[in-house]
Amino acid sequence: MSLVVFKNVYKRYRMGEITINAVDGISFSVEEGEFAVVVGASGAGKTTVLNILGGMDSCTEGEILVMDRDISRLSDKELIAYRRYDIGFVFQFYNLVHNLTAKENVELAAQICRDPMDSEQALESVGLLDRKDNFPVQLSGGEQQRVSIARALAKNPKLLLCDEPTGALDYNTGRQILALLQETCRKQKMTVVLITHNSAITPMADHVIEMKSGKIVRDIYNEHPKSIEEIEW
Ligand SMILES: Nc1ncnc2c1ncn2[C@@H]1O[C@H](COP(=O)(O)OP(=O)(O)OP(=O)(O)O)[C@@H](O)[C@H]1O
Repeated sequence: MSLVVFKNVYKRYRMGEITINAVDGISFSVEEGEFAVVVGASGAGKTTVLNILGGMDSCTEGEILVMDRDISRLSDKELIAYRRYDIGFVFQFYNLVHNLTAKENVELAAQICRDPMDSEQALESVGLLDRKDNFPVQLSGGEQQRVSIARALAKNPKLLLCDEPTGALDYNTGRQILALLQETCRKQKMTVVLITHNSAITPMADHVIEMKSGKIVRDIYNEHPKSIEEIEW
Protein backbone atom coordinates (compact mmCIF):
# COMPACT_ATOMS: atom_id res chain seq x y z
CA MET A 1 0.00 0.00 0.00
CA SER A 2 1.25 3.50 -0.80
CA LEU A 3 1.76 5.48 2.38
CA VAL A 4 2.69 8.63 0.48
CA VAL A 5 1.47 9.80 -2.92
CA PHE A 6 2.59 13.06 -4.55
CA LYS A 7 0.40 13.97 -7.53
CA ASN A 8 1.66 16.72 -9.83
CA VAL A 9 3.00 18.84 -6.98
CA TYR A 10 4.39 22.34 -7.52
CA LYS A 11 6.04 24.79 -5.16
CA ARG A 12 6.62 28.22 -6.67
CA TYR A 13 8.28 31.26 -5.16
CA ARG A 14 7.68 34.67 -6.70
CA MET A 15 10.71 36.95 -6.46
CA GLY A 16 9.58 40.17 -8.13
CA GLU A 17 9.43 39.41 -11.84
CA ILE A 18 10.94 35.96 -11.45
CA THR A 19 9.15 32.76 -10.47
CA ILE A 20 11.26 29.97 -8.99
CA ASN A 21 9.83 26.48 -9.37
CA ALA A 22 11.44 24.85 -6.34
CA VAL A 23 9.27 21.82 -7.04
CA ASP A 24 8.16 21.59 -10.62
CA GLY A 25 5.26 19.19 -11.13
CA ILE A 26 6.43 16.01 -9.44
CA SER A 27 4.59 12.74 -8.90
CA PHE A 28 5.84 9.76 -6.94
CA SER A 29 4.74 7.34 -4.27
CA VAL A 30 6.34 5.69 -1.26
CA GLU A 31 5.14 2.30 -0.10
CA GLU A 32 4.59 1.33 3.51
CA GLY A 33 7.78 0.03 5.18
CA GLU A 34 9.99 1.36 2.41
CA PHE A 35 13.40 2.99 2.80
CA ALA A 36 13.19 5.79 0.22
CA VAL A 37 16.04 8.14 -0.60
CA VAL A 38 15.48 11.46 -2.37
CA VAL A 39 18.80 12.45 -3.89
CA GLY A 40 19.98 15.47 -5.83
CA ALA A 41 22.44 18.32 -5.95
CA SER A 42 22.07 21.47 -3.90
CA GLY A 43 19.03 23.43 -5.03
CA ALA A 44 17.33 20.40 -6.61
CA GLY A 45 14.26 20.81 -4.39
CA LYS A 46 14.80 18.00 -1.86
CA THR A 47 14.29 20.06 1.30
CA THR A 48 11.18 21.63 -0.16
CA VAL A 49 9.74 18.17 -0.81
CA LEU A 50 10.56 17.02 2.72
CA ASN A 51 9.12 20.17 4.28
CA ILE A 52 5.90 19.77 2.31
CA LEU A 53 5.67 16.09 3.22
CA GLY A 54 6.31 16.89 6.89
CA GLY A 55 3.54 19.51 6.96
CA MET A 56 6.05 22.30 7.61
CA ASP A 57 5.43 23.97 4.27
CA SER A 58 2.58 23.95 1.78
CA CYS A 59 2.58 23.29 -1.94
CA THR A 60 1.36 25.80 -4.52
CA GLU A 61 -0.49 23.20 -6.54
CA GLY A 62 -1.07 19.45 -6.47
CA GLU A 63 -2.16 16.73 -4.13
CA ILE A 64 -0.20 15.00 -1.34
CA LEU A 65 -1.82 11.93 0.08
CA VAL A 66 -0.44 10.48 3.29
CA MET A 67 -2.36 7.42 4.43
CA ASP A 68 -5.05 8.41 1.93
CA ARG A 69 -5.50 11.85 3.48
CA ASP A 70 -4.73 14.93 1.39
CA ILE A 71 -2.39 16.88 3.67
CA SER A 72 -2.28 19.83 1.29
CA ARG A 73 -5.82 20.64 2.35
CA LEU A 74 -5.44 20.40 6.11
CA SER A 75 -6.18 23.34 8.38
CA ASP A 76 -3.35 24.73 10.57
CA LYS A 77 -4.77 22.85 13.54
CA GLU A 78 -4.92 19.59 11.60
CA LEU A 79 -1.35 20.16 10.42
CA ILE A 80 -0.15 20.52 14.00
CA ALA A 81 -1.75 17.18 14.85
CA TYR A 82 -0.26 15.63 11.70
CA ARG A 83 3.27 16.80 12.58
CA ARG A 84 2.83 15.81 16.18
CA TYR A 85 1.32 12.34 15.82
CA ASP A 86 2.19 11.02 12.41
CA ILE A 87 5.70 12.24 11.58
CA GLY A 88 9.10 11.70 13.15
CA PHE A 89 11.84 14.12 12.14
CA VAL A 90 15.60 13.69 12.12
CA PHE A 91 17.57 16.79 11.18
CA GLN A 92 21.16 17.38 10.14
CA PHE A 93 21.99 19.29 13.34
CA TYR A 94 20.03 17.08 15.80
CA ASN A 95 18.08 20.00 17.38
CA LEU A 96 18.34 18.61 20.92
CA VAL A 97 17.47 20.75 23.95
CA HIS A 98 20.83 21.41 25.56
CA ASN A 99 19.77 21.70 29.19
CA LEU A 100 17.88 18.40 29.13
CA THR A 101 19.47 14.95 29.38
CA ALA A 102 19.25 12.40 26.57
CA LYS A 103 16.32 10.71 28.30
CA GLU A 104 14.54 14.02 28.98
CA ASN A 105 14.94 15.01 25.33
CA VAL A 106 13.21 11.80 24.30
CA GLU A 107 10.53 12.20 26.99
CA LEU A 108 9.78 15.70 25.80
CA ALA A 109 8.74 14.36 22.41
CA ALA A 110 6.93 11.39 23.94
CA GLN A 111 4.85 13.73 26.11
CA ILE A 112 3.17 15.41 23.16
CA CYS A 113 1.96 12.31 21.40
CA ARG A 114 -0.78 9.76 21.83
CA ASP A 115 0.82 6.34 22.04
CA PRO A 116 4.50 6.92 22.74
CA MET A 117 7.18 4.31 23.10
CA ASP A 118 8.84 4.18 26.51
CA SER A 119 11.75 6.63 26.33
CA GLU A 120 14.27 4.15 27.79
CA GLN A 121 13.16 1.59 25.22
CA ALA A 122 13.65 4.18 22.46
CA LEU A 123 17.16 4.94 23.74
CA GLU A 124 17.91 1.24 23.96
CA SER A 125 16.85 0.77 20.34
CA VAL A 126 19.60 3.20 19.29
CA GLY A 127 22.17 1.64 21.65
CA LEU A 128 22.33 4.58 24.05
CA LEU A 129 20.49 3.52 27.19
CA ASP A 130 23.70 3.69 29.22
CA ARG A 131 24.05 7.38 28.28
CA LYS A 132 20.50 8.36 29.21
CA ASP A 133 21.56 10.77 31.96
CA ASN A 134 24.12 12.62 29.82
CA PHE A 135 23.49 16.09 28.46
CA PRO A 136 23.97 16.65 24.71
CA VAL A 137 27.29 18.42 25.32
CA GLN A 138 28.62 15.21 26.91
CA LEU A 139 27.76 13.20 23.79
CA SER A 140 29.56 12.97 20.45
CA GLY A 141 27.85 14.16 17.27
CA GLY A 142 26.93 10.59 16.34
CA GLU A 143 25.53 9.93 19.81
CA GLN A 144 23.50 13.14 19.68
CA GLN A 145 22.10 12.06 16.34
CA ARG A 146 21.19 8.70 17.93
CA VAL A 147 19.28 10.57 20.65
CA SER A 148 17.46 12.55 17.99
CA ILE A 149 16.54 9.29 16.23
CA ALA A 150 15.34 7.85 19.57
CA ARG A 151 13.30 11.01 20.07
CA ALA A 152 11.68 10.56 16.65
CA LEU A 153 11.05 6.84 17.23
CA ALA A 154 9.53 7.43 20.67
CA LYS A 155 6.60 9.09 18.92
CA ASN A 156 5.83 5.82 17.11
CA PRO A 157 5.46 7.78 13.89
CA LYS A 158 3.92 6.44 10.70
CA LEU A 159 6.66 8.09 8.70
CA LEU A 160 10.25 8.99 9.59
CA LEU A 161 11.65 11.96 7.65
CA CYS A 162 15.41 12.49 7.67
CA ASP A 163 17.04 15.65 6.34
CA GLU A 164 20.75 14.98 5.56
CA PRO A 165 21.05 13.05 8.87
CA THR A 166 24.77 12.43 8.37
CA GLY A 167 25.63 15.89 7.05
CA ALA A 168 27.38 16.99 10.25
CA LEU A 169 29.10 13.68 10.97
CA ASP A 170 32.40 12.13 9.95
CA TYR A 171 32.47 9.25 7.46
CA ASN A 172 32.34 6.31 9.89
CA THR A 173 29.87 7.88 12.30
CA GLY A 174 27.67 8.78 9.34
CA ARG A 175 27.77 5.17 8.19
CA GLN A 176 26.67 3.97 11.65
CA ILE A 177 23.72 6.35 11.59
CA LEU A 178 22.68 5.17 8.12
CA ALA A 179 22.95 1.54 9.26
CA LEU A 180 20.76 2.37 12.26
CA LEU A 181 18.14 4.01 10.06
CA GLN A 182 18.12 1.05 7.68
CA GLU A 183 17.82 -1.39 10.61
CA THR A 184 14.98 0.68 12.10
CA CYS A 185 13.16 0.55 8.80
CA ARG A 186 13.58 -3.23 8.53
CA LYS A 187 12.96 -4.24 12.15
CA GLN A 188 10.23 -1.79 13.06
CA LYS A 189 8.71 -1.76 9.55
CA MET A 190 9.07 2.01 9.67
CA THR A 191 8.63 3.95 6.45
CA VAL A 192 11.68 6.17 6.04
CA VAL A 193 12.19 9.04 3.61
CA LEU A 194 15.73 10.39 3.67
CA ILE A 195 17.07 13.27 1.63
CA THR A 196 20.72 13.58 0.72
CA HIS A 197 23.08 15.01 -1.88
CA ASN A 198 25.27 11.88 -1.54
CA SER A 199 24.32 9.60 -4.44
CA ALA A 200 26.81 6.96 -3.21
CA ILE A 201 24.36 5.82 -0.54
CA THR A 202 21.47 5.17 -2.94
CA PRO A 203 22.26 1.41 -3.28
CA MET A 204 21.13 0.97 0.36
CA ALA A 205 17.64 2.28 -0.41
CA ASP A 206 14.63 0.29 -1.53
CA HIS A 207 13.53 3.24 -3.62
CA VAL A 208 15.59 6.03 -5.17
CA ILE A 209 14.00 9.28 -6.31
CA GLU A 210 16.48 11.59 -8.00
CA MET A 211 15.67 15.27 -8.37
CA LYS A 212 17.16 17.97 -10.56
CA SER A 213 15.89 21.54 -10.89
CA GLY A 214 12.63 20.73 -9.11
CA LYS A 215 11.84 17.72 -11.29
CA ILE A 216 12.19 13.98 -10.81
CA VAL A 217 14.74 12.69 -13.27
CA ARG A 218 14.93 9.10 -11.97
CA ASP A 219 12.52 6.99 -9.94
CA ILE A 220 13.76 3.43 -9.46
CA TYR A 221 13.53 0.50 -7.07
CA ASN A 222 16.64 -1.44 -6.04
CA GLU A 223 15.89 -5.12 -6.37
CA HIS A 224 18.63 -5.98 -3.88
CA PRO A 225 19.27 -3.07 -1.52
CA LYS A 226 22.74 -3.23 -0.03
CA SER A 227 23.75 -3.02 3.59
CA ILE A 228 25.99 -0.10 4.49
CA GLU A 229 28.97 -2.48 4.87
CA GLU A 230 28.74 -3.21 1.15
CA ILE A 231 28.96 0.46 0.18
CA GLU A 232 32.05 2.65 0.09
CA TRP A 233 32.42 6.26 -0.96
N1 LIG B 1 11.75 30.57 0.63
C1 LIG B 1 12.29 30.53 -0.58
N2 LIG B 1 12.22 31.61 -1.40
C2 LIG B 1 12.74 31.57 -2.64
N3 LIG B 1 13.35 30.48 -3.18
C3 LIG B 1 13.45 29.39 -2.43
C4 LIG B 1 12.93 29.35 -1.08
N4 LIG B 1 13.18 28.12 -0.57
C5 LIG B 1 13.83 27.43 -1.53
N5 LIG B 1 13.99 28.19 -2.65
C6 LIG B 1 14.63 27.78 -3.89
O1 LIG B 1 14.07 26.55 -4.31
C7 LIG B 1 15.07 25.71 -4.88
C8 LIG B 1 15.08 24.38 -4.17
O2 LIG B 1 15.55 24.56 -2.83
P1 LIG B 1 15.71 23.36 -1.80
O3 LIG B 1 16.21 23.93 -0.52
O4 LIG B 1 14.47 22.55 -1.76
O5 LIG B 1 16.87 22.47 -2.50
P2 LIG B 1 17.72 21.29 -1.90
O6 LIG B 1 17.78 20.24 -2.96
O7 LIG B 1 17.19 20.87 -0.59
O8 LIG B 1 19.15 21.95 -1.69
P3 LIG B 1 20.22 21.73 -0.50
O9 LIG B 1 20.76 20.34 -0.69
O10 LIG B 1 21.23 22.80 -0.77
O11 LIG B 1 19.51 21.93 0.81
C9 LIG B 1 16.38 26.48 -4.78
O12 LIG B 1 16.62 27.09 -6.03
C10 LIG B 1 16.11 27.50 -3.69
O13 LIG B 1 16.88 28.67 -3.89
